[in-house]
Amino acid sequence: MAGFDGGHRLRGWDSMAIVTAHELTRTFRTRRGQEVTALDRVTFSIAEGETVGLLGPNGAGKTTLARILATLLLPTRGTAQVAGWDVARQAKQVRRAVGLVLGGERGLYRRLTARQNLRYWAALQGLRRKEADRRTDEVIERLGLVARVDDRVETFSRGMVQRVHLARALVSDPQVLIMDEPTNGMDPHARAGFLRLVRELQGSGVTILLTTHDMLEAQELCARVALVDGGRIVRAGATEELFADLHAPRMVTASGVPEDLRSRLAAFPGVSGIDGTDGDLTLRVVGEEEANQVLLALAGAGVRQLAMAPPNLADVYRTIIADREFAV
Ligand SMILES: Nc1ncnc2c1ncn2[C@@H]1O[C@H](COP(=O)(O)OP(=O)(O)OP(=O)(O)O)[C@@H](O)[C@H]1O
Repeated sequence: MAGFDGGHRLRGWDSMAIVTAHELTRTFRTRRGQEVTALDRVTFSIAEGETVGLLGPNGAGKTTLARILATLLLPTRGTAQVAGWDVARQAKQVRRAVGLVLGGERGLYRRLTARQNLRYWAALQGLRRKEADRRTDEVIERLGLVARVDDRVETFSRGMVQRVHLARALVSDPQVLIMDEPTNGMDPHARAGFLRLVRELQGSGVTILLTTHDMLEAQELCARVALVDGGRIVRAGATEELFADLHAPRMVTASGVPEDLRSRLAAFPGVSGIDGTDGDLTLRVVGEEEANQVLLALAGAGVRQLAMAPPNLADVYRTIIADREFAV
């Protein structure tokens, strides 16, 4: 199993890990000469084929970590490897293994067409002309860019720009995709389309590290998340584990519940609250199995209008990351 710990020791190391970081630290010196620790002894590993979400407030260190893994930035201390290559000493090999997807305008030439951007990138990645053309055509097709591929990127909507970003990352057929807020600023349709593409990629076995502020997106795509704050991983694990550890409830809603069943349900394991009147109930239930038992009891009593909402990663986030809305 790949694993994270609170920050210092390497835990759960195994040969299946495709991304590893050990005590990874990055400091910056500001113009005023102050030292800022953007990443502070971060240790983790990601197993091949996994999608891991990196969550945390502004300035937590997510982009710094993404940039180090993509070799755009050197660590100050500590080490990281991608596909067995060291990000500091074997940057060239790491670059071949990694595709970086940024949000917004960063990293694309707006005056060039999508195809020109992709070919240029393929050449930078060291692909031969024929191979570059073949891969470019392949990703254009795969990402639904055919109709606009010879238009300049500056004429594209945000959603299209993000597709070009993804296409660019995929041209070299990377083992690991690092996505830094890839859906930032996209409208709901563009976002849904983009996430569909990411899910297809997951099906093809690529490993993904995703930074995002969108908890629904993280919940939808990532079986495992790491919460970062002040340059440290403050909590990490499978989302289901976090829900269980933090007693995050599932919400079961039901209509037409007989009164006697309501009082019986109140005593069910995991049931932490029941709201509603006249048989229209909302039950908070902690634990997947416990919620299933509640559903079974309701269905067994002939209740047909039933629904269950999973726990919410946003609640987990708010529990772990302190509110600093008014912090200066
Ligand atoms: N080039 C730099 N020079 C000085 N400080 C920097 C530099 N890059 C990042 N930092 C600082 O490092 C810290 C971490 O920044 P980083 O961009 O990694 O955070 P983030 O989690 O990606 O934030 P956001 O969610 O806003 O993108 C911040 O305090 C930031 O100001």
